Amino acid sequence: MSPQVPVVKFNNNLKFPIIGLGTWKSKPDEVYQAVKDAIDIGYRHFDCAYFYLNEKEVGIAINDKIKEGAVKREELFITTKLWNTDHRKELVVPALKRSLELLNLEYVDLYLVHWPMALKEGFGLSPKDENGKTLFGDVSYIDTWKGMEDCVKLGLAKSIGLSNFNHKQIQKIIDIAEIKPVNNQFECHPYFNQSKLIEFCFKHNITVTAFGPLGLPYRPLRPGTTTLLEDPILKNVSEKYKKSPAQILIKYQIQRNVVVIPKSVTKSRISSNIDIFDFTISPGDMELLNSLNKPDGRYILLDDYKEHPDYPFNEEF
Ligand SMILES: NC(=O)C1=CN([C@@H]2O[C@H](COP(=O)(O)OP(=O)(O)OC[C@H]3O[C@@H](n4cnc5c(N)ncnc54)[C@H](OP(=O)(O)O)[C@@H]3O)[C@@H](O)[C@H]2O)C=CC1
Ligand SMILES: O=C1CO[C@H](CO)[C@@H](O)[C@@H]1O
Repeated sequence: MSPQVPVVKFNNNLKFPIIGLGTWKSKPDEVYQAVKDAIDIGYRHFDCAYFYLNEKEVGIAINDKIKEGAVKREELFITTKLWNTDHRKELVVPALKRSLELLNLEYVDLYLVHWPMALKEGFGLSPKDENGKTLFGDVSYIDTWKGMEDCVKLGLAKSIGLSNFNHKQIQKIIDIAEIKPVNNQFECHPYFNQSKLIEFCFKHNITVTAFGPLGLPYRPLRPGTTTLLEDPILKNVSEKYKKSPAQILIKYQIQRNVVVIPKSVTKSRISSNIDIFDFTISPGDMELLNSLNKPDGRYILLDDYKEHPDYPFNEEF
């Protein structure tokens, strides 16, 4: 039976299922089956991006399931993201239309600015000079936000938000927004628990989505470290609740009222990752998980962008 997934409410009253399926690194042939399996299992929220180069296959899977009568469009919550080379205000609506065409949908539920940093337009997704240096753009994210607002006005996005913005950048958007951001998506797991940024977002009525909630286990390991999934303290908590380490990490976010988007293309994991509504982590064990936080716990650092004037990670949060 499909689990009943709780929802988080946006400041515009849209309901956001608290768990969704991530799709970064899901190969096009794998993601088609993964999305169909996820819908059968009970997922209603899918996290996509133009940058992931698999929106087309996600869209085919969604539309096949709708045609089959397994689910209705209005029961689904689809997020996608504006890539950094499309930050100029005039490019935002066309970029969303391109994603919608790939997804074969009339609207998305949430459209996010993927990063605050613009890249030079017209030279592919990762523009570089002849020495391999990333080519930055000079569009301010304030201008980009005006294009995002146009997406809502045209009915192409039900809501709009941010990703990888620090608190000062969020504040700048809040200060000029006609349509306020409803969400900020950023890296978040017990090794980098982001408590200050979460507190800031909640104070401003902005929901939070945790990416990399399993600690991005595919990343190259730093010498002398293990993956978060293999952390001995997490393993103890997992044994105590008779739930897998991944299930503990997902429930940890949900208990903080943080939306969580674990990625998997493995049916058994897609299923177990949402089988988390039959237990509660005690306040003491939530604290224990919080205590795993490390100053260098962030893994998605985007080294190539460090000299960009809008690089978000020079601020504490
Ligand atoms: N806004 C942004 O800038 C970013 C957004 N994201 C979004 O967040 C999503 C999630 O983050 P992501 O980087 O994928 O990392 P995750 O922390 O979700 O880890 C995904 C990895 O964990 C494996 N996995 C899944 N379930 C389990 C399990 N139960 N036990 C053990 N291993 C498991 C997956 O393998 P397998 O698939 O083989 O099962 C995959 O290799 C992305 O897919 C994307 O949608 C991610 C990065 C940046
Ligand atoms: O979602 C994402 C996946 O990873 C990329 C890094 O290579 C990021 O740019 C992006 O945020």
